[in-house]
Amino acid sequence: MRFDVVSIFPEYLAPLDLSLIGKARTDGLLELNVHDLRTYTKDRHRTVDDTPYGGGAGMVMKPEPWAQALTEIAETSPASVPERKPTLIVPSPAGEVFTQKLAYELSEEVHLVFACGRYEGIDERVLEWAGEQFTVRAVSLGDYVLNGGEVAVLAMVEAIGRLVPGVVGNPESLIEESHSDGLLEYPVYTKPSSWREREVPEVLLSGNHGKIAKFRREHQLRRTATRRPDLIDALDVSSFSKTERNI
Ligand SMILES: Nc1cc(-c2cccs2)n[nH]1
Repeated sequence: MRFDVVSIFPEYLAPLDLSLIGKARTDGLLELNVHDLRTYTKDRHRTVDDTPYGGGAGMVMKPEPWAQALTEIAETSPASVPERKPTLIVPSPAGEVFTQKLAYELSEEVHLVFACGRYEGIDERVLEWAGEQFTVRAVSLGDYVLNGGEVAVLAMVEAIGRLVPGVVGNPESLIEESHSDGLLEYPVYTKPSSWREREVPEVLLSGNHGKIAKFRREHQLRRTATRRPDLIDALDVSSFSKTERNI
């Protein structure tokens, strides 16, 4: 999979050179190109913003540098073929919420392009214009406001990139994660079995895999019911045992 990111702070994306995503890039499983939006300006001051029509505080990102950058990326896209377009993701507090389900959906794409807005946002006409060459999606990390899209892109590239086959060493570790089955993950423990007078739950030392699975499932349900009751409502409980339904 290929990622392209456009930002006025390209150095913000440097953490994607590290760890799992960095290794996947070295191994050729992922490609990541970061573009400085100012490269696509034409004036001496490399201007990317201006005052908002209609007044109001702050500045708005000018459309033309974005059009120049996105056109160059689309022209080199492996997804720019008949019946297919690269996906342009615009992080925004006004977007659809990014979830594990959306991460899986996007991990199937060939080419994802991210536009990191700053200031009060990008001129809306850019998102309309980009619809010709891209499938455009405004995506929110959650109901809070960041100063720019870069932090959201770091999170999304990691969440999506790790789902690409081969990126995570043991694909089994993707199965029992939070949200993979609609529930939060169960609590985990390691050595020592006794630590500061706190013991690891006995069942986990028993070697009885049936009991261990039951313990873990019950703790997933309990943790989800306590911390994210909203997820419980969305569950299909038809496959739940009587005990599980009463947790
Ligand atoms: N979820 C979310 C996204 C954002 C921003 C994206 C770009 C500027 S601010 N804030 N919160």
